Amino acid sequence: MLSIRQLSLTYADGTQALRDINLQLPHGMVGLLGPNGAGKSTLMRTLACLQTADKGDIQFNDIDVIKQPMALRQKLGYLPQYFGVYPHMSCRVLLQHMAILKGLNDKTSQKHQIDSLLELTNLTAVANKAVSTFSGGMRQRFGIAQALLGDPKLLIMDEPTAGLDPAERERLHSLLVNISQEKLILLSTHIVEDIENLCPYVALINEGQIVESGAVQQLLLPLQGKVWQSPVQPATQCLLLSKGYRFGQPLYRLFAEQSPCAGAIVVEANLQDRYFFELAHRGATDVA
Ligand SMILES: Nc1ncnc2c1ncn2[C@@H]1O[C@H](COP(=O)(O)OP(=O)(O)OP(=O)(O)O)[C@@H](O)[C@H]1O
Repeated sequence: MLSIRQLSLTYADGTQALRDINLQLPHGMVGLLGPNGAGKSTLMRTLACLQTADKGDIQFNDIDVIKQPMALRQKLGYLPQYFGVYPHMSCRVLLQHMAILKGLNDKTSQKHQIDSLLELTNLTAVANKAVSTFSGGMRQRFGIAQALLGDPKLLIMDEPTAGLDPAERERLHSLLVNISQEKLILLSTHIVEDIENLCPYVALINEGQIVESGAVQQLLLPLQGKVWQSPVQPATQCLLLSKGYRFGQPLYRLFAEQSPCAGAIVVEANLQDRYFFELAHRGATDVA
């Protein structure tokens, strides 16, 4: 269990990136969903002890994260949004280098662990190639391999699927599901679909505040039977959740107690509806 209480962080230029964050996160896959600039990376870096909060407490199982950052680091795997690699270092050598930094000094167990992580991330065949020559998907899989060194109990992943093609995204999803046993995996993204596919639990963040959190199914309940899809924007008052397109034709998703216009059909509510519903209530999208 990861418990965050009253966490706040303001950058030197006065940007209030985290405002009184309170969260109780269970084990398994947890999604952190929010628009650009919501504070996802700031929260991730603060949880990973790479930034210091101005105020608040973080507890991971029996570790007081603010007071015992070294104890947390031994249980932590972190995949940052962007990471650089040494230009000529092979995948295996880079993993060896990172294993030493993580304190995995015993050569035999280090080799055993690196071999199994290469296997798990499907990188065995390219273990001797320079990581700088890897494609985006291979690089992300390398990022996961390095994050998994030392068998961390808390895995923090900042936008792990950004820039991946559908096949690589799918591969990454099954990898994450396979490793999610007995770990807390906190995954940040603005791709709602990633969270729907992977996470039973989600926290929605906007402007540095948690606007909603809970089991995904529970969060959708209040919207069921009230989300309508229509090819035209109704003239009556109702909440516009989103305007998308299908085959180049507009498609409106609306929140209304009753049918908002002729031709509107009731559809199953999804996490994207809930996400836009929350943003709309905070004035970030239009109300039709
Ligand atoms: N080093 C910094 N100094 C000042 N402001 C910062 C700094 N880093 C981030 N910010 C600001 O803090 C806020 C939160 O940024 P953050 O990167 O945490 O958001 P995010 O949700 O991860 O965004 P994205 O999805 O675009 O990566 C934004 O307003 C951002 O401009």
